Amino acid sequence: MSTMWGMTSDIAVHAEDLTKLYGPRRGIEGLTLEVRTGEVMGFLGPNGAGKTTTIRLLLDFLRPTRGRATIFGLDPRRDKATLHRQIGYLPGELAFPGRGRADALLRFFADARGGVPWSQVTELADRLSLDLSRPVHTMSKGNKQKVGLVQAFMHRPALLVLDEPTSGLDPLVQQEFLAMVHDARTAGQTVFMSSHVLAEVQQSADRIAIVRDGRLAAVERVGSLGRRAVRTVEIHFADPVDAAEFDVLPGVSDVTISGPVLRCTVDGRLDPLVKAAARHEVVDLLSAEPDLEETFLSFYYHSEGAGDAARAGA
Ligand SMILES: Nc1ncnc2c1ncn2[C@@H]1O[C@H](COP(=O)(O)OP(=O)(O)OP(=O)(O)O)[C@@H](O)[C@H]1O
Repeated sequence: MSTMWGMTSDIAVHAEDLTKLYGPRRGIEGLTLEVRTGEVMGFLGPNGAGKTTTIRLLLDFLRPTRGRATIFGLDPRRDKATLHRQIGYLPGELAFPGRGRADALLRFFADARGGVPWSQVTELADRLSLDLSRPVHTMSKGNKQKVGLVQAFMHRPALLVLDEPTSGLDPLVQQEFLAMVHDARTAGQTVFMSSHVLAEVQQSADRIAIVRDGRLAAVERVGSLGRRAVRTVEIHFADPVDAAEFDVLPGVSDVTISGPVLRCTVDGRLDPLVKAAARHEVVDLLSAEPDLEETFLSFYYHSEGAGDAARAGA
């Protein structure tokens, strides 16, 4: 529960059957989802999956065809004024007006939010290596994105809604952004951020919701995805081994042998493979870092009923 901002709901975002149809086209359909207060939720899906549509519905920039959403238990339309200062929003498509400098634009946002201490703005600008003296219209896409991030974070809102926040940022700045998300979470803020790259939210999200073709495909804790980690393993033996001995092991698949080297994929525990390998002389063993994307695909596309379990709200 968040009381720091006067928000007392355990649920920061609640969507119930949220649907937006664009004529015969589906923006998002039947989305039922909860983001708990204080968690970081990654909202993932390929381009065109419905992420931006969902975010715009949640913030009442779009009206749903059916269904509803609440933010901290409040109605985004009726309670717009109350919610305004509690939400930091980074749009997917940034368009800043005028030809002014970044600091002038951010002062405008600070005033619009009832006065934000300027030190909070400069601190964020420093973290992101953003030069506030530059006119925004002359900035690169990445620097404009930094201005967008500063305006979203500057008033330390209870809820951050970020549409593709790392778009255009170089890897170092991306890391700093993820550190900002981590700090926000530590401070009790809730973060809902979209991305089309799973690895990007792996470090910072508590849970991940996946949309495909305008529908929610899964909601999963990042930790439980990790426990089902799929690894590629390579074992170098002193002498050639027989594939038949290994491809029967639980969780082991795609076994290939080339001379004394065995390569395979392991879904879950490494123990059966390690014990079987130990019957031979092992020269070397390499296990590749589990990749969340691979894990996810394995979890949802090869595992029966996983989608149902996820929809039940993992
Ligand atoms: N104003 C609109 N009119 C008609 N169709 C739209 C409109 N906005 C979005 N769509 C369609 O709705 C679907 C979902 O789009 P949306 O922008 O929400 O996806 P997204 O997941 O945010 O993708 P991206 O990462 O490419 O922004 C797409 O098929 C898109 O073409």
